[in-house]
Amino acid sequence: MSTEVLIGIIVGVVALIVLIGVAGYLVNRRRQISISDKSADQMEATDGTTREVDRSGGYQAGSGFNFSQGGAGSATLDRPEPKREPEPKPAPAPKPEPAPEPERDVASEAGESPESETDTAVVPEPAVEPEAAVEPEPAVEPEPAVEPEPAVEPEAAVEPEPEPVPDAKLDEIEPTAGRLSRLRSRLSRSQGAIGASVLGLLGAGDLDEDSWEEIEDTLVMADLGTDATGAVVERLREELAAGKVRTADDARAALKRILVEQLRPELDRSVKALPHADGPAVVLVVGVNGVGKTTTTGKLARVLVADGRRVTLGAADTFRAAAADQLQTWGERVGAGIVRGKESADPASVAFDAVSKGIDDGVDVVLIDTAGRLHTKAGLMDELGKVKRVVEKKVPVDEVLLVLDATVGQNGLMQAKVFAEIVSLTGVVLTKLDGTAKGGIVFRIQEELGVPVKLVGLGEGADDLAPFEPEAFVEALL
Ligand SMILES: Nc1nc2c(ncn2[C@@H]2O[C@H](COP(=O)(O)OP(=O)(O)OP(=O)(O)O)[C@@H](O)[C@H]2O)c(=O)[nH]1
Repeated sequence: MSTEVLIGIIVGVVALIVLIGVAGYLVNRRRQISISDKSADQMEATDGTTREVDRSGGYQAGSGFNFSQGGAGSATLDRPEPKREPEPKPAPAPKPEPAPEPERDVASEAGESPESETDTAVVPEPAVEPEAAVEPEPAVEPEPAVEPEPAVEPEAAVEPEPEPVPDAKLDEIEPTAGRLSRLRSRLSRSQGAIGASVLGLLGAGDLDEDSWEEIEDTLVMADLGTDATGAVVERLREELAAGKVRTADDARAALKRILVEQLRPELDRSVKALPHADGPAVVLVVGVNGVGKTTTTGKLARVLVADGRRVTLGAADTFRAAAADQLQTWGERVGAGIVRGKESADPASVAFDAVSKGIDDGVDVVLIDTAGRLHTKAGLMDELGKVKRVVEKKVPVDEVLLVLDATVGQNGLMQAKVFAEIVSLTGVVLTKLDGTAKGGIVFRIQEELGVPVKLVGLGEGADDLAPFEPEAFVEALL
């Protein structure tokens, strides 16, 4: 074979490879949903221009979720970049001695020897898609306002990072906006109760006392609780007495307005998951066994990553071995790193290591899944308090989300009260709303706990998590 022919073949093969690469890249980009808020994905460069910063490993989606920052810190996207080494200085100014090693505190609180700290393992974030190449060069990052985390921050508690899994396939995500509207069909069993019954009675014109009682019963049956029911009926009576309800449409509008008011739409339902200038946001996910904590943590990570955030998961549910596996699978699917402990490892130690890792990696948020606790077991509940205290040695906990199963009704409220005594709750995630005819539990939870329902679980699917919006919720109920 002549040299020309050989060269011709090589050139042809190279051209084919380039063509396949470009085509694959374009197809991959087209598959992704990208309707996210650009401002969150742009970063001010030192030259004053803005450039895209893909913090999600090419995994994007719009956000119907509202994330905000907890505490008094100031969230900035130009804080020190992940894993940035301190500037090499020829003659560094003497630095104050670092604080005592935090792990020791954890170990002593846990009553464990320091050796037990090796119980946690860091699972690397899955390899990212080609877009990862747009990550900014550390050298052009704006100078951080604060010193990077001291290099003395101990890594002893984590095992050496295993090699990243090559070509890990990240999930795609459904658009997050408008998810609550899907609740309408899922809550169809409730619609019969509140919608048909109450509206039927109201639309019938003048109501006698029996009819009012029937309305009350219907609302109580839908788990609204006596207080909320009393308030709703009183307001309805006022509207009817004032002659404001003449048609079925008037009745619907009045009932909707009153129910929405009762849900206190003014409450801040944003999830405090935006980073601080000096560290990640920390979200603790708590609740009793089987309510959906791990699933909710995974779903939330998915939404955050899709919103352009870098996430570390802490599998502090060391009580149930499968929970860490479950969370790890979520992490791999969405591109979030995970720190997990061995079975029966101290949950506080795992949580601490997860936060330490999150700080070292410069992630935006650390989500910590805790073990399901039987609320009657005081020792186990104390352990949860310890998880929070230990994490707070590193950074404040911004959000403590109590996960409640909507299908358990009254019992869920009792659980909630016990949790509220141990850790101050900042929000509620109400799961399994798809499986209950009693959507009215939302009213009681807010009323009795004084904290807003922030998120709702609408099914077992990865995208079946929605922000709670009073209007859309009531619309779905009626
Ligand atoms: N239908 C429905 N099922 C859900 C929802 N959220 C979670 N689940 C299911 O509830 C079951 C328990 O969920 P987990 O996330 O394992 O619960 P957990 O609270 O972490 O449980 P423990 O680890 O035992 O404490 C799983 O089968 C989930 O798929 C939801 O919104 N709707």
